[in-house]
Amino acid sequence: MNSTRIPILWALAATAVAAWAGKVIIKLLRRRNAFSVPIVGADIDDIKALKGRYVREADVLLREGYEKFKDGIFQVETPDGPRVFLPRKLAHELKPFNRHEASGMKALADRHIGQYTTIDHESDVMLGAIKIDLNRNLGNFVEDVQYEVAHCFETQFPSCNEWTPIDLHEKLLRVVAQASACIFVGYPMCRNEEWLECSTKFALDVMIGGEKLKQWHPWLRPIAQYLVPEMTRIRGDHQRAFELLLPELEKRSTESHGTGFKSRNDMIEWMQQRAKKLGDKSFDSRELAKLQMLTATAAIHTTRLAIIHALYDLAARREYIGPLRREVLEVTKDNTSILRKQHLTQMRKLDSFMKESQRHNPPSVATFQRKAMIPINLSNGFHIPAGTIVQCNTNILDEAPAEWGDPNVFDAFRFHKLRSKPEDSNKHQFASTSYDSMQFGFGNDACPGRFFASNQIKIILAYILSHYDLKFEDGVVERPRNLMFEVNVLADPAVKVLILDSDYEIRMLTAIVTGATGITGTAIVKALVDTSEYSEVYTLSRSQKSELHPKVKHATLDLQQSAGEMARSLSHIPPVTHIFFCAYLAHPDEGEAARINGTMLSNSLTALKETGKTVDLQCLVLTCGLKQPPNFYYTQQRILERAAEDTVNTWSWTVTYPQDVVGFARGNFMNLMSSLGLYCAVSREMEDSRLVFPGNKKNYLAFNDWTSARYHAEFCLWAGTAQSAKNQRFNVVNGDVQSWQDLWPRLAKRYGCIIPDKMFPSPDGERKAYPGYESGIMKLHPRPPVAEVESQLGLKDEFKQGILYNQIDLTKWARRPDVVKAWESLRDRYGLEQGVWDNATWSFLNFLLGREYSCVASMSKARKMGFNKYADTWAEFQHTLEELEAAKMLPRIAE
Ligand code: HEM
Repeated sequence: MNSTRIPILWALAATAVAAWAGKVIIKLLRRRNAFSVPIVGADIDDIKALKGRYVREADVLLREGYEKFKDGIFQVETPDGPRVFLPRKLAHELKPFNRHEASGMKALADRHIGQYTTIDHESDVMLGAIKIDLNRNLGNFVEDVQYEVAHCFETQFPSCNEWTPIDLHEKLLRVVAQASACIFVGYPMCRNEEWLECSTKFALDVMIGGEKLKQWHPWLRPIAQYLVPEMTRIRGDHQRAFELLLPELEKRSTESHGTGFKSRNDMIEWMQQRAKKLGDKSFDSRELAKLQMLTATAAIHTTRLAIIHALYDLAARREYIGPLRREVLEVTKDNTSILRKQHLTQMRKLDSFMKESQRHNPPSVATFQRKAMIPINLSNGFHIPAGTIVQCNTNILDEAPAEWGDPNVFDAFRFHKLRSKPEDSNKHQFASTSYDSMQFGFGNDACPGRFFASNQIKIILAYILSHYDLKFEDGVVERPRNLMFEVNVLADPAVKVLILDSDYEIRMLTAIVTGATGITGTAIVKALVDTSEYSEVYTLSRSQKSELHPKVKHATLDLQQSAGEMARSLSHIPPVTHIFFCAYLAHPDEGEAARINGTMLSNSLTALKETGKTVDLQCLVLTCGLKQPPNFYYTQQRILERAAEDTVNTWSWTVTYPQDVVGFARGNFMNLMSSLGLYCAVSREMEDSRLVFPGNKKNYLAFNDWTSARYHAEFCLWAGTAQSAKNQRFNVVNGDVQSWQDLWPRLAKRYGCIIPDKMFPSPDGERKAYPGYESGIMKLHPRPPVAEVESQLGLKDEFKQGILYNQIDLTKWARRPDVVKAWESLRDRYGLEQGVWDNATWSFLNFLLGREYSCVASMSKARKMGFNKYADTWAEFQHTLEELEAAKMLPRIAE
């Protein structure tokens, strides 16, 4: 036998024996560590597979554990041995223990073998600097951070004139690192490339190095640490951090002895001062460098990840971009877009969005972990020996309180809504921790950097929202699934997000259209779909049209249900910027029509509001239906004889109407009745502040009775987007425009409201205000239609003013040949005097304007001429008003 073979064989044999012995020891160790609680996946014998599952899908395993054992304790096989998971409720029992009895930091250090990766370093200097100094100074840094963020985007991001893929992971690492460094080490260190690299790589070296070293048996780790490149780099990182920091510290030291010394008020200074205060003799420049590395490790990657998750959620639900962007612009509008500390608290929707994003994508599914430093006995008899790490199963969404609504859906403004109760206005914030919100941990050792993180994230997201549009690369249709590494939740880095420079314009309007299958609704949906400003249109109706445009999403909704029933059908619809209410029911009894329609409107507004659809509402457009009763009602009911009979004396059968008007209801007041009902209902909603419009300036209401579907739709679009709608608190665009078209030329003159050139002077004498649409404008009399009942309704002063926009220039219109012809035909056929119609319309207008009206004469004249119904209508009209006045219950009848 060759003599060299003998040692090889011996070596092989020795290795085999060592491997066997290792296995036995590991088994013994595992047995020693095993706990007398059930094991999740105990039915699977393959321990290796179980450990693999823990690494790749701890979330699924913990969910299984929850479903199987609910409030019980269970354990999971992990590559580090069995781990005990407590139900969330036991967090209450661990909460009172202080950090020397149950330590979160020690648990984290153990997990990343901190004795080697250097993170097993609990420092009162660092904790004090974060918990006390950083948090105390948070408000002072908003502008500095914002400035640094802007600098970073300007220098690190490409110009994106077209959709450009961005590596969010890489870019945001830089942004967060630089923005944090401006508080941790101040300027100019925060822009020092080497410092930034060192402070960001250190955390990765710790994590990756720790994992690699864990592959080695604990006994071999003291030696193996020199074989793992990241472990070598960790030592290098510390040295480099120290070298980079030294000149800065020396500069500061020199300055502090000179005249005109100015405090830097940053983490370096706070740590130095704390060390002095605590009399910490071991604190020197090396220790400071180490603590800076540790702080950066705790801060940067966690914050970056939260932003990436939020951006993934935003790219997956782009309908939220508009609302959030508008909020940013709204809070900063008086301040040339510069964020101040109060703005961060004012951005409640953004805060809510961040919290909801974090609820679905927490940093870890077990955020409350503690290493027992002393033996601890739990109330259920479970004994935690000293040295054991326990953690809570903190991400079971179903455990959310009932008032949070459906816990499994992504409801971006869930917390915004919850905060709308005055008593809860300071609760449910991104940085709040509670038993129901443990994403930042729980108790005394909950993340002390969360307030800082909240500010950083808001500033960065606000910057992105006001400068970019974003979306996923083609083919990614929904939010990408997160990746798991053990209990840590990671955003999939393979997914590309594309960004596009936004021109600061508020784009992407979204709309809900009720009654979308009706004539008006269909026309409006079509017009919205064709308008590039609108990105999504949600149609609500009892039935669905067969062909839908990709922009259109349908929800089956019966508007005659109660608000509560409707709310259930609305859950999947996001908040919208516009609501076009086009669902009306005709009824031969006008009072009934007013009540039904008022109730439908009121109930659906309540449902929309209570499900959060109105939190971003810019505009509510009420379109008062087409032909209302009685003839339209009968036509709809296919009682055509009755319809014919009812309309025999009206214009509809006799006059060729201009444009595509196909009929005309008997009395001009018919739609007015509905309008009034709706007006009252909405006024009440506004009065009760139940209908929330943002910014308090965009309350807007348009009534229109235009009887042509096409123009109706165009009008409504105009009403929703007109500049006037953006500036006015309350507009009335009324109303029976058809009758305006049918007015006599002299009415326009007599009314004296058309002074376009004076109102909107332009060099060529043409009106410029709203080309193509209305061309007359007048300020309403301070007594609008509901003047008579306004006190009973409790109408607020700001809603008493209004502007009446006319879609047509009456004078021009009256001169049109088709109108003149229509009038002549009517006059010849019925021998009508101009005065009858004139006075009738005049009285309507007078009423609208709240002026004294003297319609009696014209009523009697009308009656004399056989227009009895007309007078009845008037009586009914007054009667209904009285009812409205008395009832005040108008919108609630159906409930
Ligand atoms: C979105 C960003 C952040 C997330 C998600 C996050 C999350 C957490 C979590 C879950 C804990 C454990 C708490 C517990 O066990 O009760 C923690 C602890 C900690 N975090 Fe954060 N953190 C973030 C940002 C920061 C920042 C910016 C800093 C520093 C400025 C920081 C410093 C710390 C420290 C020092 C601890 C240990 C506290 C202790 O044991 O007393 N964190 N963090």
